[in-house]
Amino acid sequence: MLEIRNLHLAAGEQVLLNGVSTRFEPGRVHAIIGPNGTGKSTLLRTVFGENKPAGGEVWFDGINQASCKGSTWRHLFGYMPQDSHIAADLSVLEVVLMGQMDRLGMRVSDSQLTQALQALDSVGLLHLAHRPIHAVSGGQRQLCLFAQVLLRNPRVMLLDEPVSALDLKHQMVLLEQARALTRERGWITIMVLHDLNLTAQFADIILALSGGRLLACGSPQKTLTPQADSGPL
Ligand SMILES: Nc1ncnc2c1ncn2[C@@H]1O[C@H](COP(=O)(O)OP(=O)(O)OP(=O)(O)O)[C@@H](O)[C@H]1O
Repeated sequence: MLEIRNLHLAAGEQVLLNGVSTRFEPGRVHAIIGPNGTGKSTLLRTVFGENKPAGGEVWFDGINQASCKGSTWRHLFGYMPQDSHIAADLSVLEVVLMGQMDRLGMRVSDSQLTQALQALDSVGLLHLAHRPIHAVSGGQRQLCLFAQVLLRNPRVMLLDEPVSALDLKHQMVLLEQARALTRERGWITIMVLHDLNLTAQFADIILALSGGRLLACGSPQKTLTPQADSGPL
């Protein structure tokens, strides 16, 4: 179980997170929704440990983030940021293997290589494994970063707008795979989505953020009401 308690974060005068508390359950897909600039990415980064909260706590299975070594904490996660810089001279396969950077020795083992190729195959990119990352499309790069997250076999998957560059077919491929692995392996998945139809289809729990506050949290039936549709979401 991942739990955030009364998280506060500010940048100068601007309040980014304002007393956010909730629990994230294993085996469930949680979607964070809300308008632009409302703190969704900030929340993911704070859970991952990239932002240090001004107040509040993040716990995973009895471990307090604040008293855990950063590298040990991050080991729990597969984090796919909204924008990520990738060194242009790496191949698609090397980018996927970078997901194992903290676990790779001097040499990539046969089993690591096999798993990386399987992860690429599962997102339909095996045929591009040896192509330089700068020579694939934006959508293919997004799928490659998702494969990188899968290779980590994380306890918690944090996906920030993971389908923003994908066509409809690949949106479904990625989200179906994320949901299946979350269920099968008991991962905790937290993703930021803007499309409310996809959110209703794939999320078990929806968290609606506005102005750094958690406005609503619950099943799609409970949170995606006509009132919410016309409100600040
Ligand atoms: N490092 C920072 N310093 C100052 N302000 C920041 C910083 N990072 C984010 N912000 C501000 O915090 C607010 C929340 O940003 P955040 O990226 O979390 O929003 P979001 O809900 O993910 O938005 P979007 O849907 O556009 O991706 C925004 O107003 C943004 O300008």
